[in-house]
Amino acid sequence: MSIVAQNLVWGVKRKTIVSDVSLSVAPGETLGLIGPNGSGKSSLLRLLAGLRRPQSGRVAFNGQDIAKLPRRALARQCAFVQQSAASDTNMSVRDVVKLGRTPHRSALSAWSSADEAAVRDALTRVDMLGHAGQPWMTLSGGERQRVHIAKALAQEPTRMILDEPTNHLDIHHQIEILRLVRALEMTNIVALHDLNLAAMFCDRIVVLQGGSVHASGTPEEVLTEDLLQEIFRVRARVATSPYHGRPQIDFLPE
Ligand SMILES: Nc1ncnc2c1ncn2[C@@H]1O[C@H](COP(=O)(O)OP(=O)(O)OP(=O)(O)O)[C@@H](O)[C@H]1O
Repeated sequence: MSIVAQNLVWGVKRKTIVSDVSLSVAPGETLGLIGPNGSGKSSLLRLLAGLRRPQSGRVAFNGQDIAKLPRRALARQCAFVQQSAASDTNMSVRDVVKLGRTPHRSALSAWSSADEAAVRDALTRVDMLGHAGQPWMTLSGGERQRVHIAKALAQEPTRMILDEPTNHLDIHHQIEILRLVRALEMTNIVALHDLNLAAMFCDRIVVLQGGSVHASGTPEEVLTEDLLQEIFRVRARVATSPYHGRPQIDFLPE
């Protein structure tokens, strides 16, 4: 269930957007990806999920180059939850989540009780079972986000790559979703803007700046006052939380 990226490069025209990025995520680990707006997080996540081919470098799942994996096999191994993904206007919540089962089913196979159980379980985990029959279009932003996470869970992958999954969520659901992601026996890469949540829920953190890895390590190693000043241009104080033992960041007024 490992994810290893070696020397990934991607860009458009003459602009390099992901510049020689290498990282590795051990089985069961949750890696946080942080960095300022435009630092290349979403672009990198798309390469890691196999949705985009790098210009050079490679991504391997358990040592296997994902460029050589058929799309269905890739989808069984890795679910991607993208920022504000859209779904077909006429679909119900249940139908959106059912799409997550596609990589497990052949064109002719009937909808099985295992498929039904996976969809129900996924909706329950994100607290959306009560909305199963509702048209997707009528959901609030946070509810849509949770349904897209349910779709990824219904896919029953061994890896999840999530691009700002807590965007739009109230604080209760932000914490619930990250707790859920962390508790899953999966290998996860999650882009986050909230540094305190990254500190609480990630085993390790990679900091991107200008498309390159600026730092990586445990939250304690990475989230230093100097780094916050240099990369995020904020003055902050970092202490160890007496409640969860992870770094706790206080941002200072100017
Ligand atoms: N297809 C594209 N064509 C041109 N420029 C692009 C393309 N995709 C991304 N970029 C540029 O690459 C840079 C990185 O974008 P990306 O979305 O990966 O950043 P990000 O770190 O996810 O940003 P944010 O935190 O704002 O979501 C940005 O400057 C963006 O404008």
